Amino acid sequence: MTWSVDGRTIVDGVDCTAPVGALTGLVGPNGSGKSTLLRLLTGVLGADAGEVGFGGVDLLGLRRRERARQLAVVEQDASAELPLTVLDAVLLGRIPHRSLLAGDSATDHAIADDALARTRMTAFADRALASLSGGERQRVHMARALAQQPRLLLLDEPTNHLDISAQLETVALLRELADEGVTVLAALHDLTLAASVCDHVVVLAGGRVVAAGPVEEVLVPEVLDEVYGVRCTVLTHPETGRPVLSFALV
Ligand SMILES: Nc1ncnc2c1ncn2[C@@H]1O[C@H](COP(=O)(O)OP(=O)(O)OP(=O)(O)O)[C@@H](O)[C@H]1O
Repeated sequence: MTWSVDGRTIVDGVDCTAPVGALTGLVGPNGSGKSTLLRLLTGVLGADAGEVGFGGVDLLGLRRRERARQLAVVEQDASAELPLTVLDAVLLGRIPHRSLLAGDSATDHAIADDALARTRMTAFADRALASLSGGERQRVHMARALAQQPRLLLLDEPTNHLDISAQLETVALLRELADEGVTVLAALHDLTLAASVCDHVVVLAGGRVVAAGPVEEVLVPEVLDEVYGVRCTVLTHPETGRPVLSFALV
């Protein structure tokens, strides 16, 4: 995948894999190209070159509606200005699955209710979207993506705006979705959170992949010190056995 603007190559020949049914973290310093890459993968931005293979088809070659049955996106700071209730916003996720003129069916409502429950937003169903806090909105965008019942879920900083318990709930939900077979790719700033929950990590720097693979092989001092210019120490969590990262300035 390659994309340039104003003579500058922002995403530079990125070739990476998100294993099916796994939770893959996309990490990298500010400006390394994470959001741009996600926008290229979803087709919001047209790549200069590249394709996105999923289930044996080129996702970007599919019609928009067909693609939306496979792929859901949770954008960073997605707009919440539409005059919709929370439930209406979540029901938008059902559009790719129903015929063009049909209204919401009982099944659509059941799926939307389930998505609201999984994101702990049931009590907000009738609230105006525009009246929500940043963290509540973030959960609604997640619920809308869940209602879409995607096979591939792309998220840009899904824990932005969330307090620590909401962050943990969100990554636990991503973990659950991956365990249910959804392929999840999430851009994450918090490397400690990524280390605690991801199966696989792709590290971007300067628009290129500098490391990719299982979390224990990639989130290591040799990679992180170089990419972020810090001194990283990796410990092992006494209960989970997962890596715990600690950082210091060099
Ligand atoms: N339309 C554009 N025009 C000019 N520069 C752009 C454009 N889109 C992105 N960039 C630049 O490309 C680089 C990568 O941006 P991107 O938002 O993808 O980074 P990121 O890794 O998501 O950063 P962050 O962690 O800060 O969110 C940045 O330097 C950004 O300024």
